[in-house]
Amino acid sequence: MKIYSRPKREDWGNIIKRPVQDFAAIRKTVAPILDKVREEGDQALRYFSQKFDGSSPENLLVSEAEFEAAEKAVEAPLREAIALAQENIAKFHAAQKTEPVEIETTAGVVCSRKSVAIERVGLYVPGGTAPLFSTVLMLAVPANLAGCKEIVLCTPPNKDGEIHPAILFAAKLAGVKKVVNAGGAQAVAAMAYGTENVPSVDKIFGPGNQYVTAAKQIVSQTGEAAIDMPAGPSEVLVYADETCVPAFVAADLLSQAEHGHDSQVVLLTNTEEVATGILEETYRQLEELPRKDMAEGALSNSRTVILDKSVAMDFSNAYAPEHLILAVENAEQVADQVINAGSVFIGNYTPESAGDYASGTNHTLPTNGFARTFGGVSLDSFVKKITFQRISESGLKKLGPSVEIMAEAEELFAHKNAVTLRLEYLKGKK
Ligand SMILES: NC(=O)c1ccc[n+]([C@@H]2O[C@H](COP(=O)([O-])OP(=O)(O)OC[C@H]3O[C@@H](n4cnc5c(N)ncnc54)[C@H](O)[C@@H]3O)[C@@H](O)[C@H]2O)c1
Ligand SMILES: N[C@H](CO)Cc1c[nH]c[nH+]1
Ligand SMILES: [Zn+2]
Repeated sequence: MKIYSRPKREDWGNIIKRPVQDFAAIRKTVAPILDKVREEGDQALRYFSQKFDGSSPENLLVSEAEFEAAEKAVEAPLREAIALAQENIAKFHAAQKTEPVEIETTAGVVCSRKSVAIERVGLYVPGGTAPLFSTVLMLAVPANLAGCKEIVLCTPPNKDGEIHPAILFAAKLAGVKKVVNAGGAQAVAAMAYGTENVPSVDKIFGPGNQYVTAAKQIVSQTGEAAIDMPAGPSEVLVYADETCVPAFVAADLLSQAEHGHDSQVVLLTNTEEVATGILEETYRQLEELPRKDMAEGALSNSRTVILDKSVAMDFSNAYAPEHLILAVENAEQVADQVINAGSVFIGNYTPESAGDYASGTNHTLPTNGFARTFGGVSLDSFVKKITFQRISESGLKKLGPSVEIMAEAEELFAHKNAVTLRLEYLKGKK
């Protein structure tokens, strides 16, 4: 882990750069995959599953018998844990309903806003290096709460051509009926363009590796499907001071490092002593990890930054982490200084893993600095907010003259006329 001791502000730009490959290079790999799926449909899905996942499932759509077998294959403690997570995610997302919004802006002029579900949505659940069944809940629970009519879920098969039973169990629990046994950029293409077995959707959601994320960005650029946000390789910034527990911080850093070689973690502290204690503990814990090679790869991309407390949060906001853990004195007050972050974990007893699985917040979050402009997935991600207005005769008499003046000033006389005609008609009615 590279250490930067009290770097000058003008050098922060280099430190906050992620270790991701440049988009142009990934695009070169991904664009032909998208084209082949567009031209050849399911045949291309099978071809790329064989190429990248080492298996090509005969049936792309999961059958009822497979759902039932999966349910039996998941042990009771895991079923119960998934059910608790689903409950908390549903509670938090249901609380995000903001309607009704209705206000009379001028007497007789009533404006309102209504959330209407996006009809057809595609959910991507990663499965390349780990079967992320928790992601099923993070996407399917809000999709159902929002009222999306058609939900399709894609996830890559393992080497035997199968989907992990917990993914199918979570999908069934969260009310998803159409699960497609295909992942990667090819699955994103299938959801954007449609194939024989995969219906095209209006919006694609979910995290994934650099290929999945690039595929989402490309299909959204061509306007064929909207996307939630770029949610690529996981990352965390832990801001820790003398009040932290070094072993907790080390575990938190490793929890995101173990997602993959291309993940990045950042330790931000105020003194060299705190940094040394945490780093020693991190490398000690690393030795015991089953996914040591993944975490080791990520740590080689990672950074330790030592800065005075007076500027530490400026650095965190410049980095805009997917996850921000505050293991510092007065963490609540420090949290008030957050401007850019996907999700924030406050205090020594709030591990980031809790948000990954079961606290209730959504773990589908912007990475690579996109937290400067995007929030994570929420109930809002699955709806369009449509506005309505209703103007009475007396309302138009009050508001109309202002509209006429403004339309004339913009030299848009048909606009003006749409009001003038009505006002004249009302005069005639008297
Ligand atoms: N930001 C978030 O909200 C969030 C949440 C969960 C997970 N994640 C991230 O999601 C990622 C999951 O990645 P994953 O790899 O485990 O699963 P994945 O399902 O995203 O990707 C696996 C697929 O990538 C494709 N692929 C593999 N090698 C390829 C190549 N050389 N060329 C083209 N395609 C290729 C294959 O089709 C494979 O099925 C991790 O980076 C993890 O950190 C992010
Ligand atoms: N940390 C990931 C988001 O970056 C989500 C996740 C799922 N399972 C474990 N972690
Ligand atoms: Zn995680």
